Amino acid sequence: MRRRLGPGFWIAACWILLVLAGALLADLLPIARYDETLAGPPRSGPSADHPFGTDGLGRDVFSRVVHGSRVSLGVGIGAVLLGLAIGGPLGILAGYRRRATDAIIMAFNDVALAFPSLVFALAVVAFAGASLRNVLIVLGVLGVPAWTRLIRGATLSFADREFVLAARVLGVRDSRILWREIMPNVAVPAASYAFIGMAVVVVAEGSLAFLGLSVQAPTPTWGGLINEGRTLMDDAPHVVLAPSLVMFLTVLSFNLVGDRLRALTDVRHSGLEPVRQAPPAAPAAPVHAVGDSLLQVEDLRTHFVTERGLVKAVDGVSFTLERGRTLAIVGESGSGKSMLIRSILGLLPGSGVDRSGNVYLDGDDLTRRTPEEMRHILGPRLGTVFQDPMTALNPVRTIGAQLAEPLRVHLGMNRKQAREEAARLLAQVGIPDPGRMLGRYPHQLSGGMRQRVTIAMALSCGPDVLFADEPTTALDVTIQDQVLRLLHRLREERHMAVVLVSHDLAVVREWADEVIVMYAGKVVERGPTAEIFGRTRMPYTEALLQAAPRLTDPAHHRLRVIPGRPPDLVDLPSGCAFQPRCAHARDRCVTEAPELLEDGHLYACWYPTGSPISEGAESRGR
Ligand SMILES: Nc1ncnc2c1ncn2[C@@H]1O[C@H](COP(=O)(O)OP(=O)(O)OP(=O)(O)O)[C@@H](O)[C@H]1O
Repeated sequence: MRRRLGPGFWIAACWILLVLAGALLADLLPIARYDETLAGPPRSGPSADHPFGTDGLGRDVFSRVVHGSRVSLGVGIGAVLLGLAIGGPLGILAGYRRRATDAIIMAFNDVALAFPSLVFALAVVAFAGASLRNVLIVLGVLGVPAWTRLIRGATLSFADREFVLAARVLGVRDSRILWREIMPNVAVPAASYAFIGMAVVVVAEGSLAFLGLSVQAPTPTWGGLINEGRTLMDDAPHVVLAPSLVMFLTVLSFNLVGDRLRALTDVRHSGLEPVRQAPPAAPAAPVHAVGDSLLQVEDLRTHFVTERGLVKAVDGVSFTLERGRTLAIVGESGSGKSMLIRSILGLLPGSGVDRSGNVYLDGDDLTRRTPEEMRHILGPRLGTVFQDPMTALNPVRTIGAQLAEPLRVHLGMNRKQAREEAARLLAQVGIPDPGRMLGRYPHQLSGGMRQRVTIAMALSCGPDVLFADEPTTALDVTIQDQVLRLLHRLREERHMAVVLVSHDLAVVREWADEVIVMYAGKVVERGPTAEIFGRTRMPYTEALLQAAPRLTDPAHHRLRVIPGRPPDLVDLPSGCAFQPRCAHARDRCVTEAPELLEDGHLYACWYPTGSPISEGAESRGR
């Protein structure tokens, strides 16, 4: 951190502290009084007694500059705090609530931003009277639109991050998410802007003082001192130069500190949509009588209403999953894998999305649960591990604080118990020296360690089903294997079920018991792993297998690519969605969409591939 901020930051921070100390201790310093005339010969240059010289009345310029800093810094700090106090909550509200709240707040804000602020300040101060209070209020209120915009932007970007989604998945309340997850992150850009805002206010106050519209004489202000010295520019330039230089250095320092702090906020974004569940109309679900599966998904559909048309991201997906089993979901990018998981968990945007179908957890229909009820299910019963552990963890909270959160919220543990349990969980996921690890921040851990932490978080309340959305994609190959082994071991120990989304068919083959192959939001092949890999029926699955590299492939072996591009979900081809890319397609595939047929396992194809895909190079080279 010290190195990242650079020496310029520290010099600037020291200067600000020096000016601040001068302002606070001005009356105690062994210097002449700022209003003492003839403290020295008028218009004399810098000397040992008067380091900045004297002005036209023989007053000590150094003392006047030091006392002037009280007004400049006082107005700077006061106006920034006032702007933040009003603009901060408005920005958080707009960024977190979004939609109508955001539109209304930002419409007013944009109008306010379009106002020529300094002219407005001049007019108000001229009308209401030039006093410290009026200047502070006017400059503070004028800063509100910029604060609102900044805090809204920061809130929006952090509300999109996976650690916020992870907190929702753990069933944490909105107010707590705002307070614990978003506010600490927004604090860094806010602190950065506070310094830049102070620079702006100091200049604005200086301008008003120069025009005689700030605090009135005899109280000195930097702008006022520059104004007074104007007439002495020819024979006593130090009277203008001294306050100008101090003001310049202070404004420069504020900007420098603000700018370096801003660099600290340069964090990666996950690209995940913010999620908010609209309250379902139906009352709490009765227990489902049919089927005893742990997780049963029936005809689940998630459709987005977009400007281009209806996007059927998940279109009639059904499956069941038992305890102690791992179900893998595979398919090309955009086939609906992640959306299927989010749809099951009920973590979808509140507007423009239509979810139908049923998700039964031990017979209890989750689609009929209110968001409040889901909070008690997410975390304790359904855990989630995301792709990138860096974005799934809050960068400004310690590992211990993040692990303790679900334990305190859901299991009602006190601070000490939660800490002990957090250490136990870390040990369980194979983290050495868990006690020390609790006090660390995510950036102090390696990628593999971070993913172990997110797994520990997902497991903290003992879920029945663990959803792992590409849990190893962001990790290097050796760590991938360790993490998958860990998931497998934990599944066995805890007798839970795992839903694993993966692009990597070798991983699926090794770790999954059952496989779902998705294409354009639909399940196109489903069955036990051995069946799917050994007796592939759907040409799309076959193409996926042939496109996957294997360690046994000879050197310079050419991988097959799947011809064409994934379909546009708004404008799907007629009949089978895969037919434009399928080598086996015939007329019927264009006119009639195939249903899932059963032959050992389920597949949706009129002309399935008959021969098994062997592991050998000959069959893969066909
Ligand atoms: N908010 C949204 N509005 C409209 N369409 C969306 C929205 N969110 C996702 N989609 C669409 O849903 C489809 C499925 O997305 P999803 O993220 O589930 O794909 P995926 O199979 O997980 O891909 P990847 O492997 O790249 O993560 C995509 O085509 C995407 O364009």
